[in-house]
Amino acid sequence: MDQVNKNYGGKIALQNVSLTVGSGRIIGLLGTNGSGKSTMMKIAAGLIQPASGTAEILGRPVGLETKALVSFMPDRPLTESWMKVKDALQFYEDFYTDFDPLKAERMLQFMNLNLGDKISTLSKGMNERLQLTLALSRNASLYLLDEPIGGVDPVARGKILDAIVEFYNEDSSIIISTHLVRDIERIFDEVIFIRNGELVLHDEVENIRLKHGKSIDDMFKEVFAE
Ligand SMILES: Nc1ncnc2c1ncn2[C@@H]1O[C@H](COP(=O)(O)OP(=O)(O)OP(=O)(O)O)[C@@H](O)[C@H]1O
Repeated sequence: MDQVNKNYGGKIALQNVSLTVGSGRIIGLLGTNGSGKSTMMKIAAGLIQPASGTAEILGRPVGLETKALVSFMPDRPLTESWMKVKDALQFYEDFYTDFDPLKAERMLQFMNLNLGDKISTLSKGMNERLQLTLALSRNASLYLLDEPIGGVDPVARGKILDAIVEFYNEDSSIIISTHLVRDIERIFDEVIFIRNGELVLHDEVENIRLKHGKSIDDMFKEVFAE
């Protein structure tokens, strides 16, 4: 992403954001409400256009060609409420040539979901588990997970994080947006802090811990103190 700007009407959502993400990394995209995390993900997923600047995936400009490389889990479900879990899987299989049905079934088991469950009756946390299963069952190069465990109870969070680490394809990268920093920081290789649409920090987790002698959560609280 190079010099990306985005505004909604008069409201600035991203300001001159430039960053590069390598492969095989799990990256935390951290910021408070309204800081621009979803906007950044939607630009990388090709769902919205920047006002200026460029975004590329594997050297190709974001567009039709890169949509096949990116698996996006939005913060609101993409599935229809009439569907059962098995319909959602079928929908993804029909739509994405890189969808791996065997992986999806293994993940469903891990997540305690059943093929016959009706999506409209799933709790928020169970719905997130389903969306995560769908997103990670594609063999993509870049996974964008927007607040993947916000609705999952604290007891199950650890298990879901283990699923992310276990089921993602290690040649790919995952960007996870969240403000549940303490719960998730153990799986991050790098973190990006974004505040009021501006990138304020992008570094390896190890470097931050060494340089500042703090956990990412403490660093986050310090940077975002109001
Ligand atoms: N469709 C839209 N129309 C107008 N303003 C928008 C729209 N989408 C986002 N914004 C504004 O752009 C800014 C960035 O929003 P964005 O959703 O990217 O933040 P976020 O970091 O993902 O927030 P959250 O953690 O609350 O989900 C916010 O000020 C928001 O109000």
